[in-house]
Amino acid sequence: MRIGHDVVLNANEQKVNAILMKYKQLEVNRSRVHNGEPFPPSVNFLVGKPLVEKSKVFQIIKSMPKGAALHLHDTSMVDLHWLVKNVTYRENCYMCTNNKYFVYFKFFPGTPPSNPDCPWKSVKEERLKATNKDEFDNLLYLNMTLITPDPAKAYPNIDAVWTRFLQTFDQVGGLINYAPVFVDYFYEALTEFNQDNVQYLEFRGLLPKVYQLDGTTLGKDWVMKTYHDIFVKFVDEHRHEFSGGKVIYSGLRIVPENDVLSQVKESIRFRQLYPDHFAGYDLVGQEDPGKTLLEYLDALLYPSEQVPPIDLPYFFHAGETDWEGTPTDHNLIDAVLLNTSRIGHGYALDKHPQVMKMVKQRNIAVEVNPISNQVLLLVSDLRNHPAADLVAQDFPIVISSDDPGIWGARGLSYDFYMAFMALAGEDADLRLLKKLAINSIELSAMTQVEKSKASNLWRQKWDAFIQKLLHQFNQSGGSVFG
Ligand SMILES: O=c1[nH]cnc2c1ncn2[C@@H]1O[C@H](CO)[C@@H](O)[C@H]1O
Repeated sequence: MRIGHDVVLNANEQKVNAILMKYKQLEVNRSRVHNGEPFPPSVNFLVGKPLVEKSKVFQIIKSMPKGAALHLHDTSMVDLHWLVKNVTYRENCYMCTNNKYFVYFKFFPGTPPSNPDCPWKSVKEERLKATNKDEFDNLLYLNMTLITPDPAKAYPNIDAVWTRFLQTFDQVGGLINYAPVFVDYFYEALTEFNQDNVQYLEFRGLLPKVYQLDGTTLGKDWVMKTYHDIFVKFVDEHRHEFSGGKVIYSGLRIVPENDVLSQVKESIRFRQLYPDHFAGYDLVGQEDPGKTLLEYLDALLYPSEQVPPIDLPYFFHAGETDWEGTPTDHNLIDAVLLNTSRIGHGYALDKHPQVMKMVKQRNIAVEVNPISNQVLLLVSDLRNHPAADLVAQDFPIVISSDDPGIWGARGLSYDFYMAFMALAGEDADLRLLKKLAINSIELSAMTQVEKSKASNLWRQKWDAFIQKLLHQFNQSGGSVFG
């Protein structure tokens, strides 16, 4: 049975459902007729975003309280327009353009050091020289995202898109990893997800080195304390909207095993220091060429082999590949054997029926990121995504947005829309959306007390959402949003 089959809608919810389904059907029909409008989930998001934004279903999903976003990465959570319009306007910001026309940034107190391959120039002066400031800003924006008019041509295969994808992290890194920006960036991330009607979030963080203007750097302890302080401040200021979040420390799956062991030990320490804002450990980076969980086995077993055993939850990325019978999809098996709390992506899961069975039995959440899979795994039509099967079989899945900033998205709504229109059937309705929101809170790393707080908050907002939509519908004489 499909996700949400057990959700019962009250009278008001049924009315809202009827409106929602009317729009869904209209949009599906418009794309179904011969030569009809392009169907957004079958168009790569890098070019299809304007199609999504035209949708009334999308407008409704935007205003819907979506619960928790559980699969995000530290430096790709924020809309890149913010980096351009806010951060690159700050004092001491410099840019350089390499021989392939990619732009990098960094803050310097005075004249920047010489950098022959990519000479530093003041962003302020370059902007003044430009004929049109907005055009200049838009070029900076496009330069840092994966947006391109012809994705298939620009990124002919997965390795090509990953090379470009990792480069964008380096491009934005010089801006984000500057201490004053780092603080504001995280606050902005919480702001954007809150504005998108998300009540809680968990993200993978590399806990990177953060630099100051004098060249000195701040380490992991400063970074964790900063996340903690900003979570506390933001929740304090948005008590009736946002309930909090947690960090999942993540190593890159290319480092030597000894590094993973130190990171595991640091995770144990951070979990003791910040029980409210630290969830556990993961390994990230392109999975196919990366090291396997098995190669890190001794380090990953460290907590459970202590006397008495130490509890360190894992949230492994696993099976983010379109291959089968490779060490990458076998990560799925090891993730489950290592007692992972959730699986990041799990794209190859349907090729492993035994693992699938265990995932369902143990209620291990599968974190599905539809747009990420379109962009980074080259999934051409999301109706053919393997998670359609997980939805049809009521698997514990959650929908997240992975790296929204990098593909020009914002918050969680774009991915929720893709899931609703394509991973779920044409007739899947409000019950599915409601269940996905409930799942996200249930399958988060929150304690029972935190869950009940978050779910109360979500429920209040949900009731208000239903009321508001009905009101708008009645006011407009039977149509939503004019
Ligand atoms: O979809 C993904 N799969 C695996 N790793 C990812 C994905 N998105 C981002 N990162 C990794 O997260 C780091 C930033 O925290 C990036 O360096 C990237 O390697």
